[in-house]
Amino acid sequence: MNAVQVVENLKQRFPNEPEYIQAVSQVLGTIEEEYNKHPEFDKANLIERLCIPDRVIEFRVSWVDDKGNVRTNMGYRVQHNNVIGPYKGGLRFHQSVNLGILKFLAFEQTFKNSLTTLPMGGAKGGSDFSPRGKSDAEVMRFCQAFMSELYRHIGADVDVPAGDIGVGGREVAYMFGMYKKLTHEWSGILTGKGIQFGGSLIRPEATGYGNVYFLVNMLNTRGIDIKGKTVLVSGSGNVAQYTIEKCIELGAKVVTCSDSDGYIYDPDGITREKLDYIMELKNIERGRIREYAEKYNVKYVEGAKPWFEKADIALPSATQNEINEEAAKALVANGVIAVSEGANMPTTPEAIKIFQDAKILYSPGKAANAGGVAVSGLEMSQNSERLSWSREEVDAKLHSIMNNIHENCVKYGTEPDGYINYVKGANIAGFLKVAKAMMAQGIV
Ligand SMILES: NC(=O)C1=CN([C@@H]2O[C@H](COP(=O)(O)OP(=O)(O)OC[C@H]3O[C@@H](n4cnc5c(N)ncnc54)[C@H](O)[C@@H]3O)[C@@H](O)[C@H]2O)C=CC1
Ligand SMILES: O=C(O)CCC(=O)C(=O)O
Repeated sequence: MNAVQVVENLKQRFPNEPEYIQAVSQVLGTIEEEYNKHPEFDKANLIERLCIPDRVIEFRVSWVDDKGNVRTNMGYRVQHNNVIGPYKGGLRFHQSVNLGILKFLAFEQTFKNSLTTLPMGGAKGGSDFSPRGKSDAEVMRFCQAFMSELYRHIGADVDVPAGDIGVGGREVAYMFGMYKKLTHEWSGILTGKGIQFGGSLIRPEATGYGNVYFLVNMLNTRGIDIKGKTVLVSGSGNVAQYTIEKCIELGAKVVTCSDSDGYIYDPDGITREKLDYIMELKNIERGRIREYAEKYNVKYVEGAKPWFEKADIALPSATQNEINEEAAKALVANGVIAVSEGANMPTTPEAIKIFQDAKILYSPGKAANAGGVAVSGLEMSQNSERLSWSREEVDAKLHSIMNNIHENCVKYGTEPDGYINYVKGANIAGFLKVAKAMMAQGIV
């Protein structure tokens, strides 16, 4: 396999999907050497079969807004690869959603899910519908309309969606209700469900907590304690909130968080009480982060990202490509020691190179944020056995999965000078399991 050639070929076949090409290119660049140790892979053209999704489902979603206008959005499900288990991955509702973005997310999900050690394939879906500014009734009607098409393509042993940007407990519940109505059966076809109807304890917390567990593992490799460290977080949604919660619990000081309008900088750190306010503001009032700055009289920077503030650790938890080369240079110049990705692909390739050249601890999302989908996998297990596990039980399993992913990154990513290349480690470990399963299952 020649990674550059494969990527060039994909670029020509899918010219308008830059994020997909970026994600593929990042993985192929790091697995090329390992892949070429297995001539049987090339003979089976494994790489093209692994990069191109098994199936893409695209549909129109029609719904009625509160004023009686009939609206349309696009709906998608990218079923990327199911060799190691049913398709699994979130749904994103955001105006920026397009096929290329979902293809990148589904591709990444395949490797991430493989790393969790649980039997889950990779998928992603969503819509260019944005819940922002919509009433609960509009969100409900949209979710019902979306599910009225998606339900034919999913199933507890087929494809199990969950949340992502713009899809939280409210949206999952509306979609679940509609699935039940359409099929006349209760089935664990979504994860991130409410605790009263088959959801798992710790699923809301899992991505943020998991990222901090992974970060602590990385810091341990250099004998550094998270306690007392200053942390930059971006985003203020699900992942950001529970990242902040775990950082506070472990004695770190989080000084920023953000939304798509701007960021706040709180030099005293976000306390438990202030985090409760953020949760209320974002999850219930559905307000803007600017209101935090007004309430606590701290700095708010409109239209900017937090990466130019001084800190020890950065935990991007908003969206893709939110740390560019300039931001990475500023982070390194300000003495950052670790960057761990809560979001999917938040760091551009140029920025990754800057972190790696500076030899700072840097972990890609497919390793660091795998805790969310891992606990989704545990939710599926609990649904199958008709049981619910305690908070402590799920948290202990999450912790152990994150430790295991870290160990695998060290195993496959340690370079001759001792530097751990977590990108390489995660990609090779995730890839090998999927590749071996594909080889075993023949050309299908
Ligand atoms: N929810 C989960 O379990 C998992 C989420 N992720 C990733 O974590 C990231 C955040 O997801 P969630 O917290 O679930 O979503 P969310 O919808 O709860 O929060 C998203 C946050 O990012 C901000 N944001 C979104 N688009 C932005 C943009 N273009 N510029 C600046 N800020 C923007 C929003 O204002 C919000 O604060 C995404 O990259 C998602 O793919 C990864 C693994 C699991
Ligand atoms: O919990 C899940 O199935 C999906 C999580 C997700 O979308 C992700 O890991 O990016």
